[in-house]
Amino acid sequence: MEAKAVQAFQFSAMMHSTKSEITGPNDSLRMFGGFKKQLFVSSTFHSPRPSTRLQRRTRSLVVACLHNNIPARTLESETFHAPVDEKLILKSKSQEIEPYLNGRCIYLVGMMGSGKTTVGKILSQALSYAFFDSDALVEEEVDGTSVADIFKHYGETFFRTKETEILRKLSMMHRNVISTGGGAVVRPINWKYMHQGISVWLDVPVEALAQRITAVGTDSRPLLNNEPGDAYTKTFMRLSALFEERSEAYANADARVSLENMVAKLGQRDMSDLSPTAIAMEALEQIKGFLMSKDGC
Ligand SMILES: Nc1ncnc2c1ncn2[C@@H]1O[C@H](COP(=O)(O)OP(=O)(O)O)[C@@H](O)[C@H]1O
Ligand SMILES: O=C(O)C1=C[C@@H](OP(=O)(O)O)[C@@H](O)[C@H](O)C1
Repeated sequence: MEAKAVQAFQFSAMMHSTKSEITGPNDSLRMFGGFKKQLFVSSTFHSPRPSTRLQRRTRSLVVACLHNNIPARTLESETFHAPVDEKLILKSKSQEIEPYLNGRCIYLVGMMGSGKTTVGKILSQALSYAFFDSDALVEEEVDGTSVADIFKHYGETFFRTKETEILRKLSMMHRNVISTGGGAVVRPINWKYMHQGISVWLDVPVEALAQRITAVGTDSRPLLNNEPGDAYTKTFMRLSALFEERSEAYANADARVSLENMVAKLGQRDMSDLSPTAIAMEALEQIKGFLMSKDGC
């Protein structure tokens, strides 16, 4: 069975289960039929359905890259290959921290293009957690309709209601890394759900976001699609306005990964030198800091 289909099946099984079935940190493992399947879910998957976001983004990315000669660094998540030693360090850091998580889910929050999906998949693999993308789960809920089409045909409020419902259901699970939609932070009710786990804000400067998103195209991101002007400028302007509105809400997260701080700390020249694996390691470092301050471990 395709991994995406397994993921959809497992989530819908969870959707139809009652709350009383979910009682302890290992329940999502039990529900998901064991460890092997969970690793399978965590691994990169390709959807059998051509309308899903990942495939659309990958396809438009390949076209955009061919067109604009974009460096490989900006390629879609599954094309990042971390050096073996970087992967080993991440694995060992994950093993150090995982017992202290106690099965709590990790919610990645941040602006569109901040790397929640890319980093989330890497983090889930390192922790042997399952990975869920809340946008993809909303799409599944609406019969495979893309986020862009949900916005177009049903409106943003409909999408936000579905998103909240997905977060509510995920909040009853354990051992998941969840990539949330960029706007999930604006509804206080969503924080009630996300605070069941540990939330991490991927804080990426708007210039870098605009570069990444321009490279892959804005088709799958409806909130960026109505402005006139050249692709980079309109994306930058819209993202700047959204960030202005949302920065306080992102700051509700338990931990923050600042790419600017990472560049300074690691003595890198450029933000584009920070690999998703290095960012996943920093996320674990910040989670550790949060756990130490909160749980005193
Ligand atoms: N560390 C990184 N360096 C360069 N490009 C990245 C990095 N992380 C993600 N990207 C690229 O940015 C785009 C958006 O990433 P994605 O993970 O989909 O973000 P989000 O889920 O937050 O919207 C993708 O094309 C991805 O390949
Ligand atoms: O910022 C936002 O409001 C949105 C971000 C998108 O998710 P990503 O952050 O995964 O692109 C998606 O949920 C929808 O297009 C709205």
